[in-house]
Amino acid sequence: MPSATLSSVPTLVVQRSLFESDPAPWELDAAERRRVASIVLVEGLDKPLDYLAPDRFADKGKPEIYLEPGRRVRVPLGRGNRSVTGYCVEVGIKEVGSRPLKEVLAVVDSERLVSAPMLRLTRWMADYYLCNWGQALEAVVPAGVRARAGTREVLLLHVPTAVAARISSIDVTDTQRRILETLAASPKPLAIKQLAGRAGCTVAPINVLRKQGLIAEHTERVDVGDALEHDVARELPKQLNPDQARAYAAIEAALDSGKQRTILLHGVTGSGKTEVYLQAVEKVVSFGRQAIVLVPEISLTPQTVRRFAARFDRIAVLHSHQSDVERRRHWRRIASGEVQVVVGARSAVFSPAKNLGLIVIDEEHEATFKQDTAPRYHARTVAQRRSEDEGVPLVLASATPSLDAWWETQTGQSELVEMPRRVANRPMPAVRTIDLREERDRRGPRGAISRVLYQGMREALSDGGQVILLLNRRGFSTHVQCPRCGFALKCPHCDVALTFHRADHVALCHWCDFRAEPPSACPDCQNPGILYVGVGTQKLEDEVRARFAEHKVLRMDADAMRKPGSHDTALEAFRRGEAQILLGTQMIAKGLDFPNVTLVGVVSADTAIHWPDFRASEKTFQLVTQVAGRTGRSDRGGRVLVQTFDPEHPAIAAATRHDFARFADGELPERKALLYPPFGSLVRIVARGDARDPIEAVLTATAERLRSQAGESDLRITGPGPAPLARLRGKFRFNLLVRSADRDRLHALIRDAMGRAKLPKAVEWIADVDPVDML
Ligand SMILES: Nc1ncnc2c1ncn2[C@@H]1O[C@H](COP(=O)(O)OP(=O)(O)OP(=O)(O)O)[C@@H](O)[C@H]1O
Ligand SMILES: [Zn+2]
Repeated sequence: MPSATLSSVPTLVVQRSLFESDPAPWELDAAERRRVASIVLVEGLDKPLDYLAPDRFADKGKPEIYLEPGRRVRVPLGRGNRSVTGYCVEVGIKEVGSRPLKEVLAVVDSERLVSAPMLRLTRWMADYYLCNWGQALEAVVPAGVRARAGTREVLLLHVPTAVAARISSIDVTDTQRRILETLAASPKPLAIKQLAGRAGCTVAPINVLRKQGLIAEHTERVDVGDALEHDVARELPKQLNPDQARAYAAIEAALDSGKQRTILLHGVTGSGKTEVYLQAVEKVVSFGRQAIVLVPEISLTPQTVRRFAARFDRIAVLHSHQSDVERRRHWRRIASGEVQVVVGARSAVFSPAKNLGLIVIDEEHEATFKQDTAPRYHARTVAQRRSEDEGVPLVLASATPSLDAWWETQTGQSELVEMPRRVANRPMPAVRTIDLREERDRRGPRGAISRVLYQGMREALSDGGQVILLLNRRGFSTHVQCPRCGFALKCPHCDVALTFHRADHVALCHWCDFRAEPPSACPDCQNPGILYVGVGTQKLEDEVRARFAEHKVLRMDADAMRKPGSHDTALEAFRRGEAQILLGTQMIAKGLDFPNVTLVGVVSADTAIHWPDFRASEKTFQLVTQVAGRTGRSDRGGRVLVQTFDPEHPAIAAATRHDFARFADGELPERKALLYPPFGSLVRIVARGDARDPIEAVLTATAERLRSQAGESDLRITGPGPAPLARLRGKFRFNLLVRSADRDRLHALIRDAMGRAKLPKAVEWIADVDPVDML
């Protein structure tokens, strides 16, 4: 009887009401009706705690200390009454028993930070993502807003009324009298420096007056003002082509319906998806409502922002490379209702738009929409929930939709709109694979660029075109290895090979940043011929520079793009034709629209294919299709050359035909057989610690508990076993994969099993719901 077992477990109640338990009879006797605030602590307990809300916090006339849901408070906790911060989630008159409640100490925020819809959303997130409500609340309000970045406390002075009435008769120096007269004449309180300036004196005599009590003072928080200007030329909406018009009509119908609907805009690369949703946003704005547009962090370059700024008067931008001050400024403008469109990365899904009309997620398949620290939310899932809660449409756009979003269109949960053609009837670029197995057998001098690719580059460049080369591996070599004894240089803290970076002359761990001096001979057998094997972007750059000496080359990867703004600088230089060859990691593969690129070369299509990740094929398909889509975007045409050891691989074969449906049709049955998403929900539990045995033991016990609780349900459990990245930053890692077609039940079972486990001190663990990172 699985359901009986389930409901008997108190922690499994998914929708908890805040005041769920009726008071016990003996408490009712002494019951009294009092104002009670429910407080969710930022750290620790998940359950809201009740505190008495003193009357001084109930006065709407004192907005700075008015206690309402969505503001933070300080409350005493535990025996020692340690003062801790929490979020007020409800205030109401409530029967309190004889058990004395503690009082709220202070109201931290002078305004509401979390709106009622956001309180509901965070409560849902805590249930769905198996995290604490406090963690979810903290994710919704940017740190800069919580810390009031960009504001400062200023000391303001005024003359008390009693003093002002008799300034001429007070016994002070002439300077002091002038100070008092100046201050009394000012309609607003003044800061010390302002007053000194106006009275033409130093601060010393002012301070004397303060001491004497002839000048009164108080502090206030003020904004450090700076204006955000997007000085760009206005752009008019484009005339939509028939495919675009159809797509727009579908979104318009959803907007007009006034109901929640999810639309997947699946359009091939270069089909003009952006124009469609820009016009939909224009419509929303024309009703006086707000839109949120989420884009992957990587494409949040000034270029994207300018595109929005050219179409809308008042936009706000939110992403992780902003300072706290900037983020807070944008956030407050959104909250004030002044902003029409919010453009932002993942966390912009929490924008405090009051009158939301539409949410758009561009490149919805991108992994950056998943947060990899608690709460481990996916912006698409959260956006779906928010759009349901607020009754607004959600538009997902991609040339390579996630199978998750795709499957929802196949099961009728969302609507599919296809844009199968490029704008201006441009053909899709022809893609040809280059079989590296044949190349390897035939090749003379070794290098990363095959003869065919080299020829292709030559032709494109001599015709005045530009070339994009993709290699999704940064660094110089991928490992440092001794050909004689097989020794490979590994990170002492992680289970991975070190990557040689020539510019800094270090062997670097890409996971923990461990750095070592690269050895000149094998540390094991002293062979001086140690090799730097495998090609990273740096080695590729060397090869390209050597073989195309007369052309300018730009490299874009995490190492080359460390400085803020370097991304945009590089792309603009390439756009202006200052370089002919752009090479880099996946950051050059997506969203770029350069008409002059007539050749895309994929140096290795296989970098992700053998990853221990059930999405390895999907990621490979997406990457190759997306980068292939960067060419043929003008009348100059374009083609794609893909180097691979496995040209028949279904992901690569489908990508060479720009054929998403074919890829999905091949991949979905495999997912179904193994109950992986989108057919099953997946939770990955990762445990880590200094020793293997206790980690494994905890996961084994958890797996057993899950099995016994699951009864006859379809729960499937893989593991526990070492995680693919079995050691990271010195810690051993094990994981357990649990999946089921019944999501709510899966989450409830895991919440329960983890809640009951006795975790040894030396073991830490997390539950990753709908994981994207499987390493
Ligand atoms: N109706 C139109 N008429 C003329 N040009 C258009 C039209 N719609 C879009 N374009 C142009 O076509 C190009 C491609 O559009 P856009 O970048 O929106 O495509 P996309 O579908 O988002 O592509 P990708 O998925 O590859 O990023 C852009 O330069 C855009 O300005
Ligand atoms: Zn490491």
